[in-house]
Amino acid sequence: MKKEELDIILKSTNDAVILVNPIGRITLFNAAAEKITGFSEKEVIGKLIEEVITSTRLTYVLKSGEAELNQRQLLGNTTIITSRMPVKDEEGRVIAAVAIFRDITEVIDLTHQIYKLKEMQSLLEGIFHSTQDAISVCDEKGIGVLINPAYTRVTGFTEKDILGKPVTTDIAEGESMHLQVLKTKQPIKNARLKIGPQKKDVLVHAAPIIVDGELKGSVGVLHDLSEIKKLNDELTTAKQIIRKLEAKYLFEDIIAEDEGMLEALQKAKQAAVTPATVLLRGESGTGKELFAHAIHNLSQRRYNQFVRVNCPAISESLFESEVFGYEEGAFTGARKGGKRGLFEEAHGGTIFLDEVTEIPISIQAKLLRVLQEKEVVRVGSTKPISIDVRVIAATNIALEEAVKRGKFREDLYYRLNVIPIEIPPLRKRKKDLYPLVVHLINKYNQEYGRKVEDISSEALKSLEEYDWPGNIRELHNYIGRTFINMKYSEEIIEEEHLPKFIHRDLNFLINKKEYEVKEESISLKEMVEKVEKEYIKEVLKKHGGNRTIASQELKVSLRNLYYKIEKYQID
Ligand SMILES: Nc1ncnc2c1ncn2[C@@H]1O[C@H](COP(=O)(O)OP(=O)(O)OP(=O)(O)O)[C@@H](O)[C@H]1O
Repeated sequence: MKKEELDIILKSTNDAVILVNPIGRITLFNAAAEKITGFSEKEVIGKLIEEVITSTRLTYVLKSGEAELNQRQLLGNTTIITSRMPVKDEEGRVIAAVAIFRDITEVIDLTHQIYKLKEMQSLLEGIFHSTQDAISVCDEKGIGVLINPAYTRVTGFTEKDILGKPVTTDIAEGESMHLQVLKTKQPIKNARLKIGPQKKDVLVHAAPIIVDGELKGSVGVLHDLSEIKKLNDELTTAKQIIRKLEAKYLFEDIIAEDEGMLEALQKAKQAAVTPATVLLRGESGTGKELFAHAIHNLSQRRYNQFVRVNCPAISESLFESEVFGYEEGAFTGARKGGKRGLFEEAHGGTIFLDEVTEIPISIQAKLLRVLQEKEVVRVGSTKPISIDVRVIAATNIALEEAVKRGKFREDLYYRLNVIPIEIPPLRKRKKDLYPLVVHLINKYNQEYGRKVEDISSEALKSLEEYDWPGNIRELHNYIGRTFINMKYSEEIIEEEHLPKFIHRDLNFLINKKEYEVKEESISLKEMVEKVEKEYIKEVLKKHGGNRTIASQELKVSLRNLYYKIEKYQID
């Protein structure tokens, strides 16, 4: 090797090289040695090696003639890895020694960086392979270099079809976004293309890959529009189902043959298409909620919310904040950010105020204001919020009576009584009894997998003789209990299957062992509460859980009954 060639190697290598003559004077000191030691070549040439590097063992190599390879050593603050070798003449005499070393921290740094890069590569590969978005990458010449499994799923093209081929290969209709990106070096968003043999509709984002300012290629992400459409359709269906769950009945679901009932239906249908407030009047279980659903579902508001407010179920202290909402910090325990009230929830739709007479008198003025001004003011706020809500109210007691007793504001009564619809009780529409029984037979057949076909005329006559204070709801429960009395093979409801109309009595309590006087003492209050709980449970059971009828039978206010149910934790 010529001296010039050797010089070039020594200058350009990252390894430090120091050469000493037989007496230990430095004869060669390359650029890398300058960098690691901090000395310049000029300063050290001709000097003894010990004067420059105190800890060197190069003089020992000169003496021993033996090499020391890959030794770790501290040079100032730098850890180096060094090899020292003797240079011998043909007769084996040591004529020089050379030390070759490098900064080990650089090696560690490099290893660490390689590790980090590998980690990043695995992470990116993981994302690339698992994402549902189709990704394709091309080089700077517009040749495909990378696709992921989602790309194959969406387009139908495999690596064989794409890699090494021009990026236009996959396009059925439209221009290649990759080529545009390569031309302009600018990203593109939301371009529509048709891809693959099936001309799949896709949405494309593409961006240039630039490394150290140099264009290296383009990466494209494709979203399958048919999938987005499918998800959208599913969402719409789900919304429709939810709406149906909220207001599931239509006028077609209301069974009616009786003239009074048909008249009520006609009036409700006419009212449905207007924005007017409707007041549904009728005893408990006559179908007021059914009417409210049907009115909502025939109105222009049918695609918006139907919100039922079960007025007696909301305690007086919570009523205002539940119905009108509240601002953050309105009271202790108020939710952060406040809360929308039920009126706001119903915006654009219908609010159904069930058992409207149970609205606490203290709240009625505020409700009146909401109905008049069409705006709500949340608790703890002064800012009115406009609302567009159709109101349907229902009552099972004569509102006029409640007004007379001072329980209901007269002005609110007039506000609600715009279109009153009277739903007759079942005892006054016996004509409906048979079609209702047939409807319920079909319903229970489906629910219990039975094959009951009809009711005998004698059995029907018995039902007609009864007054049905709980109306259709009571009939509903009654037919359910009738089914239990029938053998699986029996197809006609006969008189013998009909359950006794329950008498209110206390036998069920007296027979219970629990009420016997026992050894341990129990206070009268505790015993009275026990009996009270049992009796309430029994009456509720009798009326299929209907609290309104149960409260009438128990002769307590509905609100009081709600309180006791809560107190005794009755399901
Ligand atoms: N005409 C009808 N046709 C079919 N089912 C009916 C009819 N009327 C009522 N029902 C059924 O009877 C039950 C009670 O009806 P709904 O809850 O609408 O009565 P309500 O008058 O609102 O009672 P409450 O005043 O106790 O709230 C429901 O299961 C309903 O589906």
